[in-house]
Amino acid sequence: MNGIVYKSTGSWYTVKTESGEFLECRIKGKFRMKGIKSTNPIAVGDYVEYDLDETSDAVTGVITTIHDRKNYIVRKSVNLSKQLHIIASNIDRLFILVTINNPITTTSFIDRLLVTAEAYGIEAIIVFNKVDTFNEETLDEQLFLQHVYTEIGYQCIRVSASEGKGLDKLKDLMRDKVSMFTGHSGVGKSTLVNALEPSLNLKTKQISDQHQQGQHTTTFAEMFDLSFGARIIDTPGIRGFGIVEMEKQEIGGYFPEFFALRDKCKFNNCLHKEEPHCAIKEALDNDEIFWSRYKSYTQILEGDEEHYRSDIYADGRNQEE
Ligand SMILES: Nc1nc2c(ncn2[C@@H]2O[C@H](COP(=O)(O)OP(=O)(O)OP(=O)(O)O)[C@@H](O)[C@H]2O)c(=O)[nH]1
Ligand SMILES: [Zn+2]
Repeated sequence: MNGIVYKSTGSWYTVKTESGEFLECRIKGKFRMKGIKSTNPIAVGDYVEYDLDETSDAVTGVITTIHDRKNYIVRKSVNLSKQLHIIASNIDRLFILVTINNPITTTSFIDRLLVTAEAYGIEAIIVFNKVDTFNEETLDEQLFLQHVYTEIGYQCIRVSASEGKGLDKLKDLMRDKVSMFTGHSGVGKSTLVNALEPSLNLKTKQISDQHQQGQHTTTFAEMFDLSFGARIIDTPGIRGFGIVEMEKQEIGGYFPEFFALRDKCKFNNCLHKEEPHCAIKEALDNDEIFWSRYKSYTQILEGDEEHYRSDIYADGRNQEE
């Protein structure tokens, strides 16, 4: 029998069955995923096969097979074994919430998330929130950013979570898909999800400041069905979108507008830095590539690891398992 994993709490997995019921399952024996050294064999979002567990009094199941993942996001395990922890899998869309001020979302932050999404193979969509607060200046800035990212090929939408504006468009983009939301603290993720589904009340805020100090808190990703035919994966306590290890050579491939020009560079291993006859630098000089994007590219290339991690994880370090 087939099902989808909605929640994982260590040794138990909540599986939604084909008949729409939730079944608590365990796994049998040792699962080994080809090519992945991970601390957890099964993650939220996984498509699995299960049997009913006849040996138990309660109605439970045993997961026997996991189907190939379309993608998955990971974070490093805190023990130094270099193992990865899979946060979630089979994600269709990442919605990146952006505010112009209050808080400021930098292009560098947006670009890092976009690159991460590209590396994971997840479609990213930019959601400009708090449009109700704009004045002339912030509106200009928002429209410029929208222009930048639309040119590159990313879908952009404008919403006001608190006033309920733009939600129909967002729902259309989420329908029949598995979505995740990300963005800085305070951009309005909880407000937006609550506006989409008032009854849901996600626990995105469950960790209070006092618990962040030195306490070992474990939180788990969870998938939710929304009433308009969408699914969302919430990752309380995991502030951000996981990490991805990238070789210098592949980073340019995650900037779609660079990728489109890659064959025009003189050297096929061009890093678009000091090399002669570089199509990306020429495009930059001709204003065909945005400077902010090139700047983000060089930051990622130079491996600003600390900055990268603290950016992506924000204040979530103590919340990792
Ligand atoms: N004016 C305005 N305020 C908003 C809007 N969306 C959210 N806010 C406000 O912004 C603040 C932060 O919103 P949250 O939903 O808590 O933000 P969050 O992204 O979930 O923050 P974290 O839980 O810290 O990650 C709250 O005071 C909201 O009321 C909006 O569209 N317009
Ligand atoms: Zn080049």
